[in-house]
Amino acid sequence: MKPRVTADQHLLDSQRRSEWKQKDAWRTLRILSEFVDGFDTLSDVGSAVAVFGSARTKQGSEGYLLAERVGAALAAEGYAVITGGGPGVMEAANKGASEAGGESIGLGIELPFEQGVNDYVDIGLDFRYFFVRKTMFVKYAQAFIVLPGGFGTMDELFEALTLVQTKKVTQFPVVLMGTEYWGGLVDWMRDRMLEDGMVNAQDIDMLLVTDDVTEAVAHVVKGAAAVKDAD
Ligand SMILES: CC(C)=CCNc1ncnc2c1ncn2[C@@H]1O[C@H](COP(=O)(O)O)[C@@H](O)[C@H]1O
Repeated sequence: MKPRVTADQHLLDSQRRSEWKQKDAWRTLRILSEFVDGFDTLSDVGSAVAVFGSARTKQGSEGYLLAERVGAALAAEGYAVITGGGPGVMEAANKGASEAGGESIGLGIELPFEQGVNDYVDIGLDFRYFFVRKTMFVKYAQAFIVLPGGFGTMDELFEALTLVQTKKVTQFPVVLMGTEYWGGLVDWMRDRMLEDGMVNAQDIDMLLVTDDVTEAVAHVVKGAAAVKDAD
């Protein structure tokens, strides 16, 4: 199948200058409508946690089962689970949440190869623009739980860390699940980023790195309680 040209690709194309004048201004209406749809659909969702991780994690693998357990544990605590709606870790977290009777939400993204949201999404939205979709994750989730993943996962993780660091969001727990996978990155942050003065110790301390689903969810619940106390 030939890859489809996506809306994001058109918008970000730096070659076709002629389109900038004629088409980009109108594209803003489409972008606006994505915000409206997202706000409209998600404004009724209760407390929610976003679960991120690789789109390539195989069904039935250790990582998949871990994400299912995370989804189920969040549902048991009354949290809606928001994912990127795709396969792998996203599907597993949606499955865990949905099968445990929780609210299972998938914010899908238009990609060059057609895919649609996974089968375990109960409330689904499909976005054309990554940046609109990312706003929804941060706005409607009270915390991020991040499982092993690649570039997409890193993007979501570092966006959250930047928003917390710059105080654009406050009291936003970020949990890294998988000490083996994340250990090297966190060590590098301490040994290199921190040593070279690129971040503060508090910036790194905001991360909880664990293998324990119960601890991950307890951390999220504690973060939510802190927000309530501050209100
Ligand atoms: C098999 C494959 C590549 C499917 C792509 N299908 C996808 N569907 C939805 N969200 C995605 C997809 N790929 C990446 N993402 C986004 O990026 C993250 C995963 O990227 P990665 O696999 O770690 O880098 C997810 O949390 C999700 O928000």
